[in-house]
Amino acid sequence: MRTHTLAFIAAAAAALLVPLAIGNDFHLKIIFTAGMYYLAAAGLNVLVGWSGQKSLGHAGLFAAGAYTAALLTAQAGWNPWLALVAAAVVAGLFGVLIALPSLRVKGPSLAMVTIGFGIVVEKIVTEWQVPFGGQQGIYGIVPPSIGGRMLDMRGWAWLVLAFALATHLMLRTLLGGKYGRAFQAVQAAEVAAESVGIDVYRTKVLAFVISAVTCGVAGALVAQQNQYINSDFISFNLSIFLLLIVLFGGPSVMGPAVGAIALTLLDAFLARWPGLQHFTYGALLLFALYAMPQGLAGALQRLGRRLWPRLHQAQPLPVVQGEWQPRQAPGAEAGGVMLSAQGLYKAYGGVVPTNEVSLSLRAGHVHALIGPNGAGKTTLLNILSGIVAPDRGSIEFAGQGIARVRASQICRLGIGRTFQNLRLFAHMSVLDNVLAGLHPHLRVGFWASLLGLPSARREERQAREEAVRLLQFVGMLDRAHDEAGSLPYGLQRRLELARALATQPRLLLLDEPAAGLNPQETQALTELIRRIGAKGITVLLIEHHMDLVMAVSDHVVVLDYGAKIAEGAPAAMQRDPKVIAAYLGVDDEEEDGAAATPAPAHALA
Ligand SMILES: Nc1ncnc2c1ncn2[C@@H]1O[C@H](COP(=O)(O)OP(=O)(O)OP(=O)(O)O)[C@@H](O)[C@H]1O
Repeated sequence: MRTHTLAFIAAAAAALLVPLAIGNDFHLKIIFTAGMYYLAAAGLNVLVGWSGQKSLGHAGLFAAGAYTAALLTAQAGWNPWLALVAAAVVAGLFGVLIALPSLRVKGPSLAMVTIGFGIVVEKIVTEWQVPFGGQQGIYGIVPPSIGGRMLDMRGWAWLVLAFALATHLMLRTLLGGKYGRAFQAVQAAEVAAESVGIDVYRTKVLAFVISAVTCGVAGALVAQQNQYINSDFISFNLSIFLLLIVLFGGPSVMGPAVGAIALTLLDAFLARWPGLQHFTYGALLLFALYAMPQGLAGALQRLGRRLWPRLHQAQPLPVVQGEWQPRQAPGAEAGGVMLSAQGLYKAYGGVVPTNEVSLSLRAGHVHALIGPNGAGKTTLLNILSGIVAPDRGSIEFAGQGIARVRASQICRLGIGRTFQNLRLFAHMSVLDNVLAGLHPHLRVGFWASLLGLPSARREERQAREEAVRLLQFVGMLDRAHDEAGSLPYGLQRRLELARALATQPRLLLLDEPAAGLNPQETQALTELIRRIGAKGITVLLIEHHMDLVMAVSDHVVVLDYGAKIAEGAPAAMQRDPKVIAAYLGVDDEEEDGAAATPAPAHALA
């Protein structure tokens, strides 16, 4: 049995037994408060710890839940359980609202926007007599009852613990699958996430909504338990405190639980010395950020791993039969035109890295894109993969115009890519990086993943098998559980290639795959590209290593100053005077001379 399962059973047993053993309402209230903080922080952790979106305005979402439950029960006469559901829905809608700025701004700017949201909500509920009751707040909130009986403090402790355990189980399942990997990928490298078919916008919105729903439910429970709510509950301090729980607990699934328990106990302890509270929280925040980047839960996990290494072994890899095979049909008959670009143009101010470029890529061929530094090769690749939108021109791929289609959508259509400057999901394992590449082919939906339905478990099992096959294909299976960022450079490059292959591309774009590799690694890469080509995958690679270009490519396109200056068979390109002139920096007048005495082939190397 895995450690987490054991820990969960122990926590569930404690959750049942502890309120039984406690007769004192004050202590039961502490349990209620810890459970409520856990609920709010568990969703916030998905947003902050997993997706990397900082929010300092979650008190506003707490308020959305609390006031919805308050207004619906005290003024509209709703059933309290239904009001609780409505609170989750309304908070979720507010989550969508505050997610919108995250699609445009990041980091500190996003934090400022969320602070603004929190303050606006606080002001509204303080100032508006109707319907929020101004500073007096709302009385007469109806709490839920079970079997016609009102809950006493022990009942509330049990109720909130039941919510907390259910939330924990669901989030654990969700974060262990494709959604968890998508959140982490967005945090690690948004452009790379898009390039493997993850819709960054939707992923961010989902993270905001999850955090809003759990925060809203926490707010509603507080309002119903107190049977009263006013703006004192909705202060900026609450937003800070929730963030502190997440940062102090750490980003693991257990983090918010550890953080909520530790900080609720500390809060209760420090209640006698209110002056000390803020000072202590500030110090704790600094301590957590500097000394425990993985939070208290991370530190405890490290300790557990050292004390009981056998309990912390990674899930064994599935045993698979057969070699990895591409799933996608070629998309065009071998030798037929797979991608056709016409008149592509892109300018950055006065710099024109893509100047009226047209090109055709043939199915099943390996194409090379060469040219001197700054010729516009990467920009062209970015345009073809949807990372950069051209100012004008058209691209047709598999019968569809893709010139202004988003990168994630282009990936789903069958174009995969790697990056010149590596963009791995550095803190994820090698296996998870490849699984992230499989994202566009995992069909299971949000609810099936959240509830851990058999369809989700089956698909995850199949995805792991596919990832193992792919790691075998690129010769990295022995590294499956290593952190991607800890691999030697050559293996990181190969992992990026494996991640791109996982998206099942019909066309694979490789941006300088041999950059930084030693001769042995370059030789191994040459071999790998040949094997990829032999599987019928069309390749377009940018490369400065001419030996590699000559060894693998069927067709070479040459760019200089953003324009296509030549294309043809590799050997012909090596002899082409215009190409030689571009590489040697020969100006127009000298070009004729260069044509008379072609440079030797190695001049392009
Ligand atoms: N986002 C941008 N903003 C401004 N200029 C840019 C941008 N992207 C590329 N450029 C400019 O466009 C030109 C072509 O860049 P690009 O990276 O496409 O060339 P490259 O052929 O891939 O070069 P290298 O071989 O050095 O990687 C360069 O002068 C570069 O500075």
